[in-house]
Amino acid sequence: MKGSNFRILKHLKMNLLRSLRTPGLRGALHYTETRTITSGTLHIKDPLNFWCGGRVNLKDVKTKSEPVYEPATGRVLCQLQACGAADVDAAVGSASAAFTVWSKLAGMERAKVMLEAARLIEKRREEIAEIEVVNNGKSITEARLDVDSARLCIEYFAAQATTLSGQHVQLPGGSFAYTRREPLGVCVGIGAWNYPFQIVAWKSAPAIACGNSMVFKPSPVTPVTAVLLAEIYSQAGAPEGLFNVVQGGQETGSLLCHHPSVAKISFTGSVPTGKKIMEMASRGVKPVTLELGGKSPLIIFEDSDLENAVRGALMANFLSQGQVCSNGTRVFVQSSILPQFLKEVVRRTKAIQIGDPLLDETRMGALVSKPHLEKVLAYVKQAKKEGARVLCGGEPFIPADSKLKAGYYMTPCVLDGCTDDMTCVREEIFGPVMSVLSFETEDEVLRRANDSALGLAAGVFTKDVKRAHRVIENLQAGSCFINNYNITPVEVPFGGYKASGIGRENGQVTIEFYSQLKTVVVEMGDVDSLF
Ligand SMILES: NC(=O)c1ccc[n+]([C@@H]2O[C@H](COP(=O)([O-])OP(=O)(O)OC[C@H]3O[C@@H](n4cnc5c(N)ncnc54)[C@H](O)[C@@H]3O)[C@@H](O)[C@H]2O)c1
Ligand SMILES: C[N+](C)(C)CCCC=O
Repeated sequence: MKGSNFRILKHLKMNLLRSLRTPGLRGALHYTETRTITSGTLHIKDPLNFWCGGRVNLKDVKTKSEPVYEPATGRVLCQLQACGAADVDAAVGSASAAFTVWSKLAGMERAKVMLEAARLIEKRREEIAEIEVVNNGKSITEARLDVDSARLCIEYFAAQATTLSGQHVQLPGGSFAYTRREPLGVCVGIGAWNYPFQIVAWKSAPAIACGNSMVFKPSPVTPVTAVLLAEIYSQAGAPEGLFNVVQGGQETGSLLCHHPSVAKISFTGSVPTGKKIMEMASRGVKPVTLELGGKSPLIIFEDSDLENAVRGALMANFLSQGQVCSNGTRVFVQSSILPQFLKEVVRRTKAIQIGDPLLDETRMGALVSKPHLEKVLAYVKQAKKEGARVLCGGEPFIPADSKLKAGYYMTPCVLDGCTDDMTCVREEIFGPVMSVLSFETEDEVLRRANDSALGLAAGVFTKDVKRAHRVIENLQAGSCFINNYNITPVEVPFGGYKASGIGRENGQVTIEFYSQLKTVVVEMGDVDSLF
């Protein structure tokens, strides 16, 4: 772990330069690499749990296994065995042991391991992205961007690790105080299925940068790529047990939350589960980060650049088959431009290429599971019943390629004539369904946009700079966009207002959610006792 500071600094600089060369979205659309996996061919046999520096076969073979599916084909990809109390205990024990070593390292030493992990991710970019596609169903183009986001996050927090510091405060009589920014201990990460690799990186990078260790539980629907990150950290020189993966669903998650050696819980998932996590954490007075659901507004004023507004609305609704927490699914359009907007948005939505997510030309892959597809289709049916007009999509889709016929596809849907009381406007659908609402004035649209218990994200399209900032100031949301949508650079905080969450991921502020401050008062004179 020792090495000259000069070498580490050079490494940091090289990685910064490399990250600056990362293709943006436009670059990624034309990115092609040698394909190693095709849909319907991957079988995963290796154990998916990881602690004490390696993959672990569960001892209790009686535990019932659950199938994990490939959404593109509907085929079983692997079997998942849930970790029980003894397994969770072993993983937390492994993380506790690593914490004693890792927390004592200098920031530069931690950064070195993290930058090596980032380098390995870049090297394995295509392989990780392909495996993510097979397990999640999203298009390869998006999966590559997710892998890039994971890598950039680790690079960003490697740099943060080198800058962690406290304060020095001068006190009367030559006495002084100082603060130390210290890690919390073993952190638990619990992830959702929509951005499996990105979520595990967004949680582990700030945690380990601050000197914590982590036990991560992915969603049982997408258990595969978190283990790849565990192997990468290990190969990068992390001490055994620094980053561990346990598999399972709510029982395993709840064992982790209640474990007495766990210091913090960082959760990404639905609002109902987030509430349960907070309740469990409260019993041990453990801090939580909660990244929960949304029903975010996107407001398009009549003076917008219409071409950009339409592109923004598509980015706000159809990434990852619409399964994105921050999606702007309530699209408020000023009535004077509604007809042009609808014409263009429908034309472009109909042109979205649905199909094999491992093909470069595909823009929309499969939804994550059959029950989830059915749930989304039921929302479209309900919207029709409540009076919304389906302008396009909202139907099951069967690709021409016969190996994909049992996959979970649907056509992206645009709903017009929506009103604020409709189910499709009030509830998070988490699928490719855009609800369009008409508005007249700024005051009116602000009131309607804020009429939600959720507050994850919001967006506004207008050429009027003053209006843009005024509207954003009055929107109750944590992650806001002006003249774009769903752009989440790792250098800026991401998270929600209201029931959409607590705490932030990414950006400098996240350091505060994975560390604690120790104040040390130093007396330089005599003790002035009152007794
Ligand atoms: N704000 C964000 O950053 C963000 C990002 C992605 C997804 N999400 C949200 O996630 C939701 C979709 O994901 P999901 O369906 O996987 O969510 P979910 O709440 O069903 O599950 C999330 C995770 O929690 C685990 N879990 C479930 N019950 C638990 C319990 N009682 N104790 C401990 N763990 C438990 C699950 O196994 C899974 O790993 C959507 O609402 C979406 O908006 C939010
Ligand atoms: C990178 N996105 C697309 C904004 C997704 C953030 C995580 C939410 O599901």
